Amino acid sequence: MSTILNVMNLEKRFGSVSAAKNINVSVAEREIVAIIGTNGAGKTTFVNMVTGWLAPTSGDIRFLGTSIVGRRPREMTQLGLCRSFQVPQVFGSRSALENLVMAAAVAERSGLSLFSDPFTEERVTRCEMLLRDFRIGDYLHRKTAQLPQGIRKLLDIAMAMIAMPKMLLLDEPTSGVSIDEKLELMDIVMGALKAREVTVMFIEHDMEIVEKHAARVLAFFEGGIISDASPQQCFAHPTVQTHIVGEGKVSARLKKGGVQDA
Ligand SMILES: Nc1ncnc2c1ncn2[C@@H]1O[C@H](COP(=O)(O)OP(=O)(O)OP(=O)(O)O)[C@@H](O)[C@H]1O
Repeated sequence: MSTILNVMNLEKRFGSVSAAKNINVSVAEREIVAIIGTNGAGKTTFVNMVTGWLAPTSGDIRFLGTSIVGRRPREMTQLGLCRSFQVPQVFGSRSALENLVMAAAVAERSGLSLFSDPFTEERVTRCEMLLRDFRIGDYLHRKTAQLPQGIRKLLDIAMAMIAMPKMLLLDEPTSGVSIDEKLELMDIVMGALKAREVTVMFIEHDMEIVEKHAARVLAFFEGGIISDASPQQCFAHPTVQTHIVGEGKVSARLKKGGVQDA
């Protein structure tokens, strides 16, 4: 598989705070990579830099071989690199379908001008199909403000997917969702993304979800990556166990994994 994302010597400082330190990551097409770490470890800062929401202090980010440092989020979307947010970015007064149709119109660069109706039959049909793939077909015409958090999260990810990205970064897709619902939510998301052969990086605090869906895990700690390995190897790393997973919370099976420093 060829490389889709290459991050080199990435640094981000906020005054005296070093939010990203010497980050080096290469991701192959269609890889599913989880990002774990304590609060404030630099996970969102990393995602923000890769998706153009934050300028790095130094270093380079290459997407499909082209440097993307300095490009805006909109340009990233056009290149095929999209993201979702911890807090779903949806219009609460609009229905799920209306939100997705407007996202589709923006993604297609036809805009939302006064002179063009975004609700074309073809676009509406395509959006309905995508919403059904994300199992929110029953909520098409409900105002998003009235929808459960899990459904809003699914809608936010569907809105990122309507641009048909090659790579998608998910910032805590299961945050704010109950323990009972988050496993099913992630099964739906990953099923839809894998079917479209999208490369995925997702930030996640639930290690069961990480183990189930990621072949590879990046563990962030104090702005740096301390482990880049399989879930088993990553969870066995002493600093990951102590500070991220929590000693005792790792299953006996996972504890058998080897330790590998990044
Ligand atoms: N805009 C900002 N200005 C100043 N400091 C910031 C800014 N954004 C992030 N930081 C700091 O950078 C560090 C990394 O923050 P970041 O949000 O990336 O962590 P995180 O791993 O995503 O945490 P969480 O799991 O809580 O979302 C923290 O010390 C944070 O306070």
